[in-house]
Amino acid sequence: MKGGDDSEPSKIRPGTSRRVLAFVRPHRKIAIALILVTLVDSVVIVTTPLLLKEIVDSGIMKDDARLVVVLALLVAALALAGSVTQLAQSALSGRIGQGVSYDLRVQAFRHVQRMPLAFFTRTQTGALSSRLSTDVVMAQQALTTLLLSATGAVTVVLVLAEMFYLSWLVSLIALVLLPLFFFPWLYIGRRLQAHSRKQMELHANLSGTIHERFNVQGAMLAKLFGRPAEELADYQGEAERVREVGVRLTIFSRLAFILMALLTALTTALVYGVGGGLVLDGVIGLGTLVALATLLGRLFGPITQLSSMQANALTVLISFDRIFELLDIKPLIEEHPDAVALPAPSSASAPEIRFDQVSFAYPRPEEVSLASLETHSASGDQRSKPVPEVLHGLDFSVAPGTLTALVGPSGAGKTTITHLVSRLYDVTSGAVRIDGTDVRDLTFDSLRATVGVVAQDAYLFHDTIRANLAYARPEATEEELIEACEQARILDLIRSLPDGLDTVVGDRGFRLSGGEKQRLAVARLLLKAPAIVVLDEATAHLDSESEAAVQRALKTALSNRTSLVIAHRLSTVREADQILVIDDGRVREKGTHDELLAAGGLYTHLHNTQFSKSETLPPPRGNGHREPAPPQGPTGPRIRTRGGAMGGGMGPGGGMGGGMPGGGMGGPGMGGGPGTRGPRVRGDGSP
Ligand SMILES: Nc1ncnc2c1ncn2[C@@H]1O[C@H](COP(=O)(O)OP(=O)(O)OP(=O)(O)O)[C@@H](O)[C@H]1O
Repeated sequence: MKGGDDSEPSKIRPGTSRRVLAFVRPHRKIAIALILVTLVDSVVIVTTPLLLKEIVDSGIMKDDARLVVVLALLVAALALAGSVTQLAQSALSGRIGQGVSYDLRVQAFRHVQRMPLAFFTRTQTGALSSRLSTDVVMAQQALTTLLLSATGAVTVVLVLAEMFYLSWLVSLIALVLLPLFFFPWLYIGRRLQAHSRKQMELHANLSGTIHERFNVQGAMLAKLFGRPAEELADYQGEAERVREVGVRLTIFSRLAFILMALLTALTTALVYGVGGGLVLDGVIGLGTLVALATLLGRLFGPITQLSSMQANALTVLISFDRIFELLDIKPLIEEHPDAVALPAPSSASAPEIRFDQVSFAYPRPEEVSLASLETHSASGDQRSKPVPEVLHGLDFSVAPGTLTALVGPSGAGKTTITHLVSRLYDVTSGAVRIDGTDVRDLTFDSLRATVGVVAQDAYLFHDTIRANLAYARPEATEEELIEACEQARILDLIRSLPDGLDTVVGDRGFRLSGGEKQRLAVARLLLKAPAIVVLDEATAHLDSESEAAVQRALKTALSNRTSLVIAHRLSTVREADQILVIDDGRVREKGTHDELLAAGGLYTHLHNTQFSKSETLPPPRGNGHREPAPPQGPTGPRIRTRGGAMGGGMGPGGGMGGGMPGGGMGGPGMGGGPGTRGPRVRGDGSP
């Protein structure tokens, strides 16, 4: 539930200050403007008491009413100028702070975008979002305050210089009380820093909990398995800590202000007490006393800021360092500098996929993520421990335009194999090639355009159906969107919605069923029109009606494409040009359904335990489009399933063909029956 942030030690790595300066450097022109404005402001601050002195000494004492009015007007003008310079100071320091935080934010976002999937599988979203938001805000706030404190130093120096110039004796007396207050200030400043940092962390934890528990899946899990009373108690505990820290923060901020006001009042009393005597003795003039008292009022504010400068500087360094830590994780999967683009997919030729002696081990945690971003991170030793290989020396091809089905026990490595084609992970040894080119030598854009993936549980953004579809191809026209939806057998449903394509879907929008979501994902895939389709078939959560609709949608999607499908249905394996039986990261058997069944090996076992349980597709109805009855084609051996007898090839009502003209899952080379399939690949373990 909590990120590792709480326990994060506040050590700053060497070189951090240099890197922070590199972020400030692009804003140096604004920094110069800030220094100039500060100088003007300081001049205003020190000039005003001098004018007051003249009003008293040369105006009031010498009965010069005109001088009094002129000088008073001048004081008013300076007050106005002072307001403008102070506003400018805040605007300029804010611009630098916000500018730096903008750069930091954008750089961090770009970096996280480049992270491999492995990073996201390990990282807790709440911790990452806190790193990208809370730490950036913290860095910006501390930097802005630091800049303002630094400008305050100029004021302090000028005010003190003027005070000593006016009366060194009164100035010394005025500063007598300062040490008494300085240390409490220092303490309060540090507490304020620590508490505000703690408050941000606690807020991040609270929002992480809310994010995790109150998204749709989390809420459902909590309802089904959760212990509401205990969870509420946990949450109350965290909220209590937020409350306590918040109260302390309020008290310490007020205390800092009260201390400053008290010091100013006490010092003013002291200055008037001692200075008044000096005036009576004729050592200093009355005007000088008034000027000194006025200067005092401008002295302690900047001194308070200066006292928190060190703590601010530390916060800047810590916050930046936490973001730098994220920026320093090297993206494991990067585009090769000499990467080439695959030719744009043409309808005439689909590419070949080849696995060349591929072995693979998932990356070690330390290679892909930060312990502090993981929910329950392993110890340092475990993070660097080598992880066991999950795929061993895979060697197979998927011929152009054919369908290869991956079957095998749970945990055998099927999903991992599909991840390697789209470079969600890179092989440990060997190579995955598309039309002979190693996928690691392809540009990301071209690989993305070539390989389309439909996951089992299709993810939709909380946005309109139109936006979700256009994500695959933003330039798609309305006609293309409609055509894709029609081919994916989802158009009727979309038309039945009140806002049609503009209906908002996703977690907080219109709830689509599992089958509807997959058909929408298929429509997204069709818009993208990739030459290779990687598909994880939806499993049992589809009812037979939506399953039929999904199957027909997929049939269109896979047609004329090279496809690698994690098969969960008998209909798919029966129609596959090649079945790879994966077991313990190896290809145990390879061949067609009939060949493998005849061999009586692992496939036969799987068939009897898994696939023969899958239902025969019912005839289409509901939202799906009714297809004309297929021609009677040649049929293979008949297999009895729970759904009854089905044609071995593409017989009526049987398998994937489900009544499609020409039968078959794909287009040419995949339909019909024996003799019309694409090339077969036979290899190790084949019967
Ligand atoms: N991100 C990961 N990090 C480390 N190991 C992983 C990761 N994902 C999967 N594995 C491991 O790799 C092996 C293969 O998993 P994979 O998901 O590819 O199997 P599968 O055949 O698709 O299983 P299923 O049919 O249950 O989905 C398993 O032992 C699994 O525990």
